[in-house]
Amino acid sequence: MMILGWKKRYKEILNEFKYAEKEDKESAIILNSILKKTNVNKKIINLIKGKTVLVIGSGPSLASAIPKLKNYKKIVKIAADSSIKPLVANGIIPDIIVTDLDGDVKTLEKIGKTKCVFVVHAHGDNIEKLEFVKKFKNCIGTTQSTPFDKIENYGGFTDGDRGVFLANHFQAKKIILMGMDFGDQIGKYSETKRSDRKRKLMKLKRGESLLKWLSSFTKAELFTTSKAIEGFKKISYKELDIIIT
Ligand SMILES: Nc1ncnc2c1ncn2[C@@H]1O[C@H](COP(=O)(O)OP(=O)(O)OP(=O)(O)O)[C@@H](O)[C@H]1O
Ligand SMILES: Nc1nc2c(c(=O)[nH]1)N=C(CO)CN2
Ligand SMILES: [Mg+2]
Repeated sequence: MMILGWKKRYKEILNEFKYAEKEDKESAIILNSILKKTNVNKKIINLIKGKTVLVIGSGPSLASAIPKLKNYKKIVKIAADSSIKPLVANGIIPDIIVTDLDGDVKTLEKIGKTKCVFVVHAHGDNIEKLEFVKKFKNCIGTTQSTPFDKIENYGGFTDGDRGVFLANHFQAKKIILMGMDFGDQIGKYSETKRSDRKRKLMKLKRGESLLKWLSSFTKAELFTTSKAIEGFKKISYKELDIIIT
């Protein structure tokens, strides 16, 4: 089942970025054919339902978030794509990774067979990367088009905001953003080529607006330690310590 109102937003994304829905669908069909039937959904429910979860992105505040994250060993961490390289390098293994497979391949390979759950997004521009999911022990697939068979659509666009939509879908009690500084500065850990910067900023804008939309209907309490974002309560790291303990 798709989140109410997603179709309209997806059409806007197709128009803005000139993506072809047909290609998104083709990609999802390929991912579906590679994935095995699993009980990974149950694992995600156990990790998220009724819990406080952190969603970690690659914005500028990721650098200051890393020392804090080292202390939060038991809190569920949902990490977006390119944030996993600095996280893993600092000994922080996320519980869930949301990726369209354009992050650091070596890091993905390193933790592919751990208990980490991979939520892999198939879209028209990553078809040639989908084979990589064979390296993951725990993996589910998503699409931004219509879900079917093993392929889900929880809503969201960029890896980071899809992490928040995932946490909403699986009924997290509290969702706290770290390194999610939507705005006009691309974080240094984000693997964005110079030539892709303009498009990346457009993607971040779209991600931010989707999170504002989510804040209008989610039952989860929303917080951010990153740059202020409408609908999320801005908290300091000190306040985060209190919320988490
Ligand atoms: N200022 C920021 N710079 C970079 N990433 C940010 C920023 N603020 C939030 N994020 C989140 O961090 C996530 C991870 O960054 P990453 O560069 O891996 O993006 P991505 O979604 O994989 O983008 P794409 O696949 O289009 O290149 C983004 O999806 C985004 O939601
Ligand atoms: N077709 C298509 N869809 C996407 C793309 C992309 O590059 N192409 N990038 C995304 C996250 O950054 C999410 N969705
Ligand atoms: Mg990505």
